[in-house]
Amino acid sequence: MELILKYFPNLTEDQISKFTQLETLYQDWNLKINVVSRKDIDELYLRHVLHSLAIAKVIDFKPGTKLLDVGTGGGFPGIPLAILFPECSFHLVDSIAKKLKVVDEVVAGLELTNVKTTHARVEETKGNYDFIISRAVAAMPTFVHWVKGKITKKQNHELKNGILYLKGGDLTEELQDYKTAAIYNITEFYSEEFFETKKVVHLPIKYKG
Ligand SMILES: C[S@@+](CC[C@H](N)C(=O)[O-])C[C@H]1O[C@@H](n2cnc3c(N)ncnc32)[C@H](O)[C@@H]1O
Repeated sequence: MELILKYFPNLTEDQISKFTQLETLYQDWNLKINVVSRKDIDELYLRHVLHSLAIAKVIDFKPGTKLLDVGTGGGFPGIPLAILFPECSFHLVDSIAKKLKVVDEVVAGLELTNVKTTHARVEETKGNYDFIISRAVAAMPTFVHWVKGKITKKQNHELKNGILYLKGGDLTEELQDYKTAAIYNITEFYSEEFFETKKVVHLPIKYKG
């Protein structure tokens, strides 16, 4: 929890309580349904919570913002961001039911009223969102194909609605068709070695490609 407060020092008591409870909830559920690897559960705050929250260092979502987390798995990046932005709404989608079972239990345990989940392939869902968030689901061209019809055309002020994707490694080739993509090294925000190769890609809706 200290790790989260190091980078997000202005959390409310309620947010601190939810981030604290998160660890116990995941540890308990992970014993029953393995959604997070053993190593990752031991470093939940670093590898999952803080990593997910890097998106918040790129965009400070305004109240009322609608977000879709594609391929949320055990709830990342959606759950940590839903705690940080209680006035935004989050739709978490995954094609594997047992992972969403854990997410549903965590959402209920934390009383996160701003989160809903759907068990489906994202291509089969309908809806419009200001931002699509994701980590480790598909290469960018496939991902864009899946979600571009779901991003609301109305620009959210200066925030540049679009995709916010947590990615690692060299993205030059993968992003060559997306000239408007902004790539942020997470080491700009956090000093932990774990983030050395990790990035947030912001692809606004008005991209070419
Ligand atoms: C490597 S896991 C990442 C999970 C989570 N985002 C994280 O970073 O911890 C990829 C997830 O994407 C889901 N997924 C892959 N393709 C999908 C699709 N077309 N629609 C919905 N979920 C999908 C898988 O079921 C899996 O849970």
